[in-house]
Amino acid sequence: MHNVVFVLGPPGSGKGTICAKIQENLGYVHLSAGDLLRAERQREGSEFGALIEQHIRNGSIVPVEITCALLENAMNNSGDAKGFLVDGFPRNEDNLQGWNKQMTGKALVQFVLFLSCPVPICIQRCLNRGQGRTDDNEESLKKRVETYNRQTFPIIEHFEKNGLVREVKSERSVEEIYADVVEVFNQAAKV
Ligand SMILES: Nc1ncnc2c1ncn2[C@@H]1O[C@H](COP(=O)(O)OP(=O)(O)OP(=O)(O)O)[C@@H](O)[C@H]1O
Ligand SMILES: Nc1ccn([C@H]2C[C@H](O)[C@@H](COP(=O)(O)O)O2)c(=O)n1
Ligand SMILES: [Mg+2]
Repeated sequence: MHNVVFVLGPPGSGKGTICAKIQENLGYVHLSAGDLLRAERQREGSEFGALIEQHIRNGSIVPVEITCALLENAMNNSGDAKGFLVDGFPRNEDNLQGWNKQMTGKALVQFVLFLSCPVPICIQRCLNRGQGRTDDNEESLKKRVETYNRQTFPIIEHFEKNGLVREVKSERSVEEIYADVVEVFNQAAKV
């Protein structure tokens, strides 16, 4: 059984940055759904490359069968891990239903780490990211934020109702955020 922490928050809220620190220090393996999709888009012979690129540019969500298969493969191919940080997933109802269908009995969701941050700050961070992402432009960001508000936030609310959400405010320095995140993981380890 894989232990899983879902990591959610608006685009640019710092999910990847904080996951890298958790992976470095706390023995969890970081799996970014977006990174896995970008790698699949680049993979020679992939039948999904064009579809993935279309969704990434539109800020819409790739069908769960593709994303969940990439996540499950990555988990199965990782060595020993305390657990997995599943970053940027589940992003909508299709992701959630597909995960439940495919991963029930194979993965245990410990909690959901929610990095909350005002959208204008998130947008500015993405525009300054400088990684050459095809979706870090004003037009794609508008759509990504709309997708987050309409489709992802209701998923966070769903987990909140089940008592699974641990919110950490991410409009702060990485050090301050990470200190609170460590506290969340320490509390989770006690139960
Ligand atoms: N606390 C912070 N303060 C200032 N800048 C930050 C902070 N956290 C991350 N950043 C910067 O903001 C940008 C976005 O961060 P990151 O890639 O971690 O966000 P993300 O939530 O994974 O975004 P996405 O959903 O688009 O993948 C990066 O350039 C990163 O260096
Ligand atoms: N569950 C997911 C995660 C990501 N995507 C696609 C659409 C996103 O806009 C893009 C980038 O993700 P990020 O790196 O910002 O987390 O990847 C998706 O379709 N489904
Ligand atoms: Mg990211």
